[in-house]
Amino acid sequence: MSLAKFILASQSPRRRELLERIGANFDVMPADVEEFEEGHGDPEGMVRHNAQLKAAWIADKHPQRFVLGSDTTVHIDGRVLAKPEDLEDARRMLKTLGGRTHIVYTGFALICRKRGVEVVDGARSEVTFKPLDDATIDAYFEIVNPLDKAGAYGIQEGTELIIDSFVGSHSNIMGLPLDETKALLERHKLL
Ligand SMILES: Cc1cn([C@H]2C[C@H](O)[C@@H](COP(=O)(O)OP(=O)(O)OP(=O)(O)O)O2)c(=O)[nH]c1=O
Repeated sequence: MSLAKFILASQSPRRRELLERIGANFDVMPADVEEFEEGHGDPEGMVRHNAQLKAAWIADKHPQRFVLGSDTTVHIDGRVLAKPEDLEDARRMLKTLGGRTHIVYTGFALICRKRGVEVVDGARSEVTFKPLDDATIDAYFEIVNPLDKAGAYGIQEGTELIIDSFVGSHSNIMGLPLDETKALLERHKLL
């Protein structure tokens, strides 16, 4: 078995799954940071900042290792939809998103203190929802847990119930833009 080449600073099972798809060999250590979520006029800057915070928190504890951090938010009407507080909040979010197009930003950061590497980047996708009534939202909640997902949905689950179409990277909407991340990991010989 080969040794892990970097640390994924995330608790997200989706990010783990995405990285496994490109054959990455990594350890997982979730970062315990205070993320910026609301009242931010620049959502793309916000996710980049949060990704940097997560990677830096682990990198400071493991200065020899490369660390990858990431952050995803949903943006609509000048507002950020982070993870819902409860099912009522999740329902309100899906009603806001229903029948309309919103933006998903993911920021990602790769840091290695020993090598002096700190790269922060991001990707943007657009998702258009089908119109959603209460019965459809109930059916969606039967099959998907919305509480651990930005915007209260996952593009990877129950897709046909809620998603009409999307533009951009599917993996970016799930939590980590794979093409960009793969190129970055290859550049640093981490794949
Ligand atoms: C929009 C969308 C988000 N999500 C998920 C990805 C992220 O896990 C989550 C956004 O929250 P994040 O704060 O980006 O990530 P996290 O708290 O789950 O993990 P960590 O901070 O430890 O890295 O929403 C989906 O799974 N599918 C989607 O379509």
